[in-house]
Amino acid sequence: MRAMVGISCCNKPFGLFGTPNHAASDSYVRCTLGPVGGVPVLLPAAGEALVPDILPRLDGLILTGSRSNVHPDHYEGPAHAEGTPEDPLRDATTLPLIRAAIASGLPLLAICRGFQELNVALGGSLDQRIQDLPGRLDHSTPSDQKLPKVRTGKAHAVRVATDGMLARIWSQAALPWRPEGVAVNSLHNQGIQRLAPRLVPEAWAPDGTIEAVHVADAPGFVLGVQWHPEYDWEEDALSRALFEAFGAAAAAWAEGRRPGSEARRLAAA
Ligand SMILES: N[C@@H](CCC(=O)NCCCC(=O)O)C(=O)O
Repeated sequence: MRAMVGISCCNKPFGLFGTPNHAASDSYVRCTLGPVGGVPVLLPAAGEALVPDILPRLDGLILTGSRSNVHPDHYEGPAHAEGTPEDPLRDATTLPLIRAAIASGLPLLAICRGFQELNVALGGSLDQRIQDLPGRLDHSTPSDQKLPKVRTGKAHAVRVATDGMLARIWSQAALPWRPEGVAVNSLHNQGIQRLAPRLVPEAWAPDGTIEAVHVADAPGFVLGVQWHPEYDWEEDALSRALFEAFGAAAAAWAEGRRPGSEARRLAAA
C-alpha cells in the first residue's frame, strides 16, 4: 500500500466572489504520484486543531511553495509592505504541524515557503525582500513571466555541503553532482535571516542566501530547500532523487519501520 503524503494547502480567494478555497499546485500532486510514489492528500489550512487528528494518518508531509508569506508576527519581524500576500490560516496550520511532525519523526520535505515555515516554526526569522539588501541577488522571478520554463528555469547555482543530506542522497543515488555548483530555480523574495537553532545549513546561493537545511538530531527525514524541485524532476535527476529519497522514508514509515518502532516492539514483547 502506498504512503499517504500530506500536501499543505493555501487558503486563497477564488472565482468571481473571491470565495476562500483551500488549494495546492498540481505540481505537488504530480511529484507525489511520480517520484515520491505516494498518494497525495491535500491538507486544508484549517488551523492547529487539524494536527492531532491528521498527523497519525500520514506517512509523509510536503510543505508547498506559495506567493503568500509567513506573517512577521511569527518571528517578531516588521510589518509587511502594503499589498504583500499573507495567509494566516496556512501559518496557523503549518507551523504547529511542522513541530509535531519533526517530534514524531514523520518524514518532512519543505519547499520554498515551506522551507521558510520550517525556519520560523523552529525559532528562526526571515528577511522579507532579500533583493533590497546590499550584496544580495534578486531571487524572485517575475510572476508575469509567461515564457515556459523561464519562470521556473534554472536561475543560479548553489554551493552544497559535502556532509549534508543533499550530498548523501545524491551520492547514494550515484548521481554526478558538483559541490561547488548545483543549478536551481528561484522564485522567492524572502529568505532566512536568523537560522533556527536546530537547523543545519547545507546549501548556499552565491550571495550567501541559505538555500537548503536539515534538522540536527531529527528522529526522521527532514529536508528543506528554498528552490522548487517539483518543477523539473522530470528532466533533472538531482531533483528527482530528492523526491525518491523522501518517498523511501515515507514508504518505510507506512510499513511501520518508523524510527524507534523496533525498540517499541521489543519493549512490548
Ligand atoms: N512567498 C515566499 C515563498 C516563495 C514561494 O514559495 N514561491 C513559490 C511561488 C509559487 C510558484 O510559482 O510556484 C517568498 O516570496 O519568499
